[in-house]
Amino acid sequence: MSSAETPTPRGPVDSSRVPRYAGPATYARLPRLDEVGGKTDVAVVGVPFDTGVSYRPGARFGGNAIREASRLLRPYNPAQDASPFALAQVADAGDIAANPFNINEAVETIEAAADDLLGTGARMMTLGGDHTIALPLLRSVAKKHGPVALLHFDAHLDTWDTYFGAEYTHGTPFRRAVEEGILDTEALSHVGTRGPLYGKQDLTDDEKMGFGIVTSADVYRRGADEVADQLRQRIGDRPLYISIDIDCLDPAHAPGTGTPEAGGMTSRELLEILRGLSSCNLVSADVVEVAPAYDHAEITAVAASHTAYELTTIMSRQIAASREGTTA
Ligand SMILES: N=C(N)NCCCC(=O)O
Ligand SMILES: [Zn+2]
Ligand SMILES: [Zn+2]
Repeated sequence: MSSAETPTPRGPVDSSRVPRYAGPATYARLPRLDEVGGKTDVAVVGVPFDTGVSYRPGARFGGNAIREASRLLRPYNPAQDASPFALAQVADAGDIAANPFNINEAVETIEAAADDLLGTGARMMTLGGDHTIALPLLRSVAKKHGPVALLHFDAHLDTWDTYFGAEYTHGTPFRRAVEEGILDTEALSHVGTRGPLYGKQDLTDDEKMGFGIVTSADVYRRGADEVADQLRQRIGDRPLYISIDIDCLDPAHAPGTGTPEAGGMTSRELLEILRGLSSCNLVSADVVEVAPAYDHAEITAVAASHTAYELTTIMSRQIAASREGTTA
């Protein structure tokens, strides 16, 4: 579609007319999907599901906490020199209703809902929920794009096998994804990894699956720019999925999460790495594991809302560039 035929995206509620704190929260005060005719370039969608957690529960409330904390986001992103909600239509698609008492059924429901959204041509910016939800999201993305590159920000590997016999949990999505052949094993990276493991074998298994690791300490020592350069080279122009467990951040920057680990990245480091990936072909992304019951002063939810903002900006830039036939 040429730019002349592209309708002007409907943006957020104008905060010079309606105070930011008024009205029900959508992500960044964007229109709901039904307010833009059921079709959007980027769909922000909540998945209030946390039956897959191994420690503190509560991430089922993460999506709405992120929406509340996103009221203060403004329309121009200077760090990426872009107005994400003007370059492309971004809308809040509401929540996927998943069965909290049956993980297998929930995983199927999430995959089917993602199929529907991606089938409309939208990219997904998903707000979790616990990390279990990354598996059905990746399945759906891979149906559309084939095996995708994965950039996984997390304190944890999430490539463990089972918990209490359960295959679908927040500690296992990426092992399942590798087993299912839905990831491009030439381009898999964890970023922000740290903390105690069950044994050294965890790392051996993870490496065999094809993952490279940039630890939290590596980010501190080498700096965000160098890390982003390295990741960009590994990813190239492959279709990319970014999954961000908010516990990649230090508990000082993200206390509101279920399995906190000391010694994490700062929110500045995370945002800077993402900005360094603005030219990547980001097909969809998630931000998961925000558990507001353990949060204070919306520290975690604000960090997550800004994280989703950078991800949305990358997608909007891509969409606008491909519409114009240029590169982002
Ligand atoms: N995905 C998150 N947040 N945590 C996974 C931790 C699993 C474990 O403690 O074995
Ligand atoms: Zn984690
Ligand atoms: Zn995780």
